[in-house]
Order: sequence, then C-alpha cells, then structure tokens
Amino acid sequence: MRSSQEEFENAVNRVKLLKKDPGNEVKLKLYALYKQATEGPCNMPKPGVFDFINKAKWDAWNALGSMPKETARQSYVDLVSSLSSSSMSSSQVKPGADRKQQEYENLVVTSEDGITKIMLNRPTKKNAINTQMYQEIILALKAASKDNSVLTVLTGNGDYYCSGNDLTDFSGITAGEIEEKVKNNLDMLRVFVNSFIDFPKPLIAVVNGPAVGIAVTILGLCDAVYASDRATFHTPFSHLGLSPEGCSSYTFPKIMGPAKAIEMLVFGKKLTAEEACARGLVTEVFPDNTFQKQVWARLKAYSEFPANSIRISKQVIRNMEKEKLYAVNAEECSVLQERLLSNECINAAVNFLSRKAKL
Ligand SMILES: CCCCCCCCCCC/C=C/C(=O)SCCNC(=O)CCNC(=O)[C@H](O)C(C)(C)COP(=O)(O)OP(=O)(O)OC[C@H]1O[C@@H](n2cnc3c(N)ncnc32)[C@H](O)[C@@H]1OP(=O)(O)O
Repeated sequence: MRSSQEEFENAVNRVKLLKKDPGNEVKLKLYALYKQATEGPCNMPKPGVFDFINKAKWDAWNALGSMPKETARQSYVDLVSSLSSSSMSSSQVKPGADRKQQEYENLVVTSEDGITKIMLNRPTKKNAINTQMYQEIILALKAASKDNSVLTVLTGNGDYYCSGNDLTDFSGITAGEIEEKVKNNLDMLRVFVNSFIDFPKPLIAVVNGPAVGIAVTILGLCDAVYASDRATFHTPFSHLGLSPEGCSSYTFPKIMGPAKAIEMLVFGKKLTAEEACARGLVTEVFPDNTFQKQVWARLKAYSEFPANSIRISKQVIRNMEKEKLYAVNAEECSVLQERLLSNECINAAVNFLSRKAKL
C-alpha cells in the first residue's frame, strides 16, 4: 500500500521534470487522474460555460465517473512512465561502457569502478538544493539503487558540499499560493528523505566542504561520512524559524546523545569536521590537500568487496529501523508545515532574500 502511494508521489514529482510539454490533452488527463486519485469522483460544481479552462478540467475529471482511487493512481503512474521514457530517451546516452548516465540539470552522475557518484552541481549557489535538484536526487538514487554499482557516493562540486535548502524557493510567492506551495514541497521532501531511508546499498557522503541544513541532517541516514578538514556542519533551523528534518530529530540524539543533538539542531552550533567526527556524525576526517586522493582510494578498495554481501549486511543493519524512520520523517514534515507558514520563518526567508542576514 505504502509503496504504490510512494510510486504515485514519485510520478507527481517526475511530471515536473518532463523536458517536452506533453500537450493539453495529456495534461487534462493527468489532471483528471490526479484529482480522482487524491479526492475521488468529481465533487466540484460545474463551471460556467465561459470559464473554458476550468470547464475543460471539470469535464476531464467528471468523465472518470466512479473510477476507484487506486485505479486512478495506477493509471497516473503508467501515463507518467510512458511520458518520462519518451521525454528522456534523447538525453539518456553517453558512449562508454562504464560511464552510462542520464543527464541532469543540477547533478553530475557518473559510474566507474563499481561506484556511482552523485555530485551536486550548482557551485555558484554553494550547491543549494532547489526543487528540481530534490527531484533529480530522488531519481538518481532510484537509478543507483538498480544499477550494478557496489557503492553510491554523494558529494559536492566546488568549495561547498551543500548550503542546504534553496532559500529562494520562497521568492515570488503570493499570499494565496503559499499554503499549496508549502504542501507540495513537503510532499516532495518526504519522498526525498524516504529515498535515503530505502536506499539498499552502502551510501557514502564525501563532504568536500561546508554543509548546511538538510545537507547535514541527511548524513544521519548515510552509511559512512568522509569529510575534508575544511568542512563544517551547521543546522541553523532556529535562526530560520524552522525545525529539524531528514530524520535528524531521531538519528542525531541516537548518534551523539540528546544534549549534543540539541546543541546542533536547536541552538545551531556549527561544528568543525573534527568535532563532528568526535560526535560520531562523521566517520573520518582527511586533510583537505589529500582528501580526494585518500577518500577515493579507500572507496575503490571497498568497492572490490563482494557486492551482495555488503548490500545485504547494510540492509541487516538498517532495515530494522525503517518503519520508525518513515514515521519520524512524516512527523517532521508535518511540524515543518506549520513552521514554514510561521512569521518567524517567513521573516528569516525575507531577510535572506534581501541580503540583510548572513548566517
Ligand atoms: C514556500 C516554499 C517553501 C519551500 C521549502 C520547502 C522545503 C522544506 C525544507 C525546509 C528545511 C530546511 C532545510 C535547510 O536546509 S535550512 C538551511 C538553509 N540554508 C541556509 O540557511 C544557508 C544560506 N546561505 C548562507 O548563509 C550563505 O550563502 C553561505 C554561508 C552558505 C555562504 O556564504 P558566502 O558568503 O560564502 O557566499 P554567498 O552568500 O555569496 O553565496 C554565493 C551564492 O550562493 C547563494 N546561496 C548560498 N546558499 C544558498 C541557499 N541556501 N539558498 C539559495 N541561495 C544560496 C547566495 O545567495 C549567493 O548567490 P548570488 O551570487 O546570486 O548572490
């Protein structure tokens, strides 16, 4: 039940990534199936005859009659799959046996020597994660979970690992739109975090520089965290009127004890790599000038272990907690819903946007 709902949520996100406009007829079909899947049979009053757009939408939804929600959800997923495969086929291939990868706007994904590397690639924005990058990471993790690599690595391009959620997500939104935008973003955030919880192989973060916000919290769901001694770890949620996400309200107290977790997640203490290592969030710290060389030599050695053995061992260690983590993720997103609509958060976002505040 949960997985078909998740497939549906993934499909809703994938629609936003379509490179080609599928045309009005398909868009109406998608709209109708989405409404039927989420609300059931059409329950809106019929729009007036001159309200062309809403009437076309109403007609499409109403035409689905009493189709069950589950059937609509499945049809929606099938329709999006057919659209995604035709829309992506042109950008899929890159010649070279081991370097197959789909192209992404904000990621560089490569596969070599049994290691799939997912590199955040918005260096001029310190690799801030915008809506599209969230969706691309979800897709890249899905692809990596099925490819024949042994390990998957998450890292950043440039001087930062990642500056967290893109705060310009808040720009240009009218008061009337904010609730829906927040809801959509939190649905996506929940799917994003679930894709870390569900990831079936060892997932390793190679933290090449400072990490902020969700880029830090998600480390608690990674299986090893290697950091340059230049990296820092900062979760300024209270400065932003926010609350913890990425399951950190559960993983951080477990990793470092509640008092140290609160120091980071509530009081926003920024840690050096050595401090984060002493707290158990980071596995090992390397000098920046030899970081890449040492880490990749280590990963290459690990990738030569028997693939099934290390995948299964990871799952034995992690799977026991999955249900708990899904619940924590859902609860954190629900608390964030209220936070994101609070004046405390909106003022902090406005401050960032007007460049009055630097954390
Ligand atoms: C209504 C819609 C709601 C949608 C939200 C739903 C999603 C829910 C998720 C909520 C949970 C939150 C998770 C988090 O990650 S909280 C943490 C957010 N991140 C930050 O607070 C960091 C903000 N950035 C900074 O403080 C500094 O930029 C930084 C210290 C990272 C670097 O400072 P430095 O002086 O070295 O560099 P610049 O500031 O000049 O940065 C260079 C350019 O990069 C842009 N930048 C950096 N970080 C971000 C960011 N997080 N979001 C957007 N843009 C970012 C910066 O603006 C500069 O851009 P320009 O060159 O264009 O000015």
